[in-house]
Amino acid sequence: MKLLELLSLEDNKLKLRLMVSGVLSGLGSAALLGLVNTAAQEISDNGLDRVNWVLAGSFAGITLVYFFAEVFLLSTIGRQIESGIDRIRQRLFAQIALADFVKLEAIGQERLFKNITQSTRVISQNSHLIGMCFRSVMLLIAVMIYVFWISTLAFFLIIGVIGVGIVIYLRMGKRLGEWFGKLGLVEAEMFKKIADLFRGIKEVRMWSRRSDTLHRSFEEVSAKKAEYGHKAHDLISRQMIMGMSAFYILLAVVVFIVPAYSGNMTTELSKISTAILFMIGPIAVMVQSMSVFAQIEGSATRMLELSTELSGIREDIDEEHPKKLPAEFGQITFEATTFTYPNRDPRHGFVLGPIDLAVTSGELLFVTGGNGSGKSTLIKLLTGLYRPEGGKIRIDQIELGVQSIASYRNLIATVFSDFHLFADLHGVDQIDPEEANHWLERFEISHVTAIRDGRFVTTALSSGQRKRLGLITAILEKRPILVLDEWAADQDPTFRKKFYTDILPDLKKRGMTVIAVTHDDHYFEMADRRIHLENGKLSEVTLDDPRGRI
Ligand SMILES: Nc1ncnc2c1ncn2[C@@H]1O[C@H](COP(=O)(O)OP(=O)(O)OP(=O)(O)O)[C@@H](O)[C@H]1O
Repeated sequence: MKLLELLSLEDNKLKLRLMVSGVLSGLGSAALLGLVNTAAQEISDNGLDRVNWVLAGSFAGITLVYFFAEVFLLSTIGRQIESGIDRIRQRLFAQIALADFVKLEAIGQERLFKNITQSTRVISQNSHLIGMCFRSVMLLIAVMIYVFWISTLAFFLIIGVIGVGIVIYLRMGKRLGEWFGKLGLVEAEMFKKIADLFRGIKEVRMWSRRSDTLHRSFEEVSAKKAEYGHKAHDLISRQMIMGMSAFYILLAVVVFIVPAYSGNMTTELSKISTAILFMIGPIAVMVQSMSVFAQIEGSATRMLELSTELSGIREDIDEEHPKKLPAEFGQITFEATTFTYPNRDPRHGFVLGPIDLAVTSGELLFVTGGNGSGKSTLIKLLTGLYRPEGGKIRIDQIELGVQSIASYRNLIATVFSDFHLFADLHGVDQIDPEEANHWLERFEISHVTAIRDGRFVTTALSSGQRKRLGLITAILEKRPILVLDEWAADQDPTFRKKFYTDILPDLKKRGMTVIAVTHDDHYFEMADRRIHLENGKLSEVTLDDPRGRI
């Protein structure tokens, strides 16, 4: 069971304590039942003329034992589940952070997000049922031992009825699992449509035909979800009704069949009937939990499968023997470096390289090329996010590999074209307020935001302004290399000019090595050098070369 694996109850002492409290809780319930029956018999035999303090005291004592055992059992199971979920959530988080970037891109954000949030929620929300179910099993076992002690025939008849009930129940459960599987798929499809609506709300508003088609496709998938949902819930209801009917059959078996074959056993009959009535609660809990278990088990399976998948694509990094690279370097060199996307349809193959390139410390290098020529791919190789398929990348004499890649990445600050702006300046320990203000003013956004307590006061800004904050963050990180991918694409002409003629030369003057992907042919002359890509092939061009210009 994946759920048990998730809980990873390695601590034998804890397992033992859980078993003991489960047994105490079950035995306690059965003992209470026995006491009730004994008291009832006494009253029927002797009449009620005085309080039987021994029985009443035992009842109170056993209730206390039962109470504490039950509290310990349920709260420990709840805590184990929460800490199990916490463990897997943290593991998934760390595994995502450490996974091979290109393979992680292939898994896709939605599945990762769904597993970290939705799947953990399904388990967490129903954790009380898991504990209740365990406790109900214990109680049923204890009550059945009690029944066995009163009448062997009744015991075997009840076992028979429960056995048949379980077989039917499990068969129904299998069908239910299939329907939940279908439901999960159709739900994922429906979430995609809703995400399309949220992310593409402007485009949807702007064209009624697009809106209609999206609406229709949503209606279809939503209706399908309703149908599958109804089917699944119908099966759940039938399962529950079947479970409760089996319970009534139990009563009937005891009331009608046991006396026919056991002679005069009126008192035993009433004791067994009470025992069966005692079982109604635990049986109801178990019936209810079974369908929830299918969902919990599904969520646990998905999370553990994802975790195994992520551990299989963990980036090859030697964390035990890392090679620390100095901040000063002479050159980064590509030697016959190639890269292809692993998930790429071979019919539309794209190969970057072989690339031979040397980037010298302190230079301002522009990368140009048409759409799809491979600029962003080159940038991801240069930043160490992608690892070369063939050839080498060196920093001075050190070839980038498992020991040096992490340290190499630490040298490079980036603003990618699809960058993410963190409100917190993670990793920037001490921010000099004067320096921060200098850059905010220089980037002409000091009137809309500020840096306070290590974070931007607001990031709810225009896309061009957010890009400016992205670059300020990169500058404040104080790393020797800065890589920008089409940074100026959404800047207004005035600021664009400032960026190319003032900010970039200033960063270079401060000793930074700047590598910038750009389409802005007006400013190509500002670079020290320009390299140009065409269909994955790189050539060094002069600054006034017509390639890459209109
Ligand atoms: N994650 C990916 N999986 C598979 N193929 C990809 C992926 N990302 C990019 N490609 C392909 O690699 C090629 C180069 O893409 P790249 O993003 O490097 O181009 P680019 O020069 O940066 O283009 P643009 O100027 O449009 O940003 C393209 O054919 C693109 O379709």
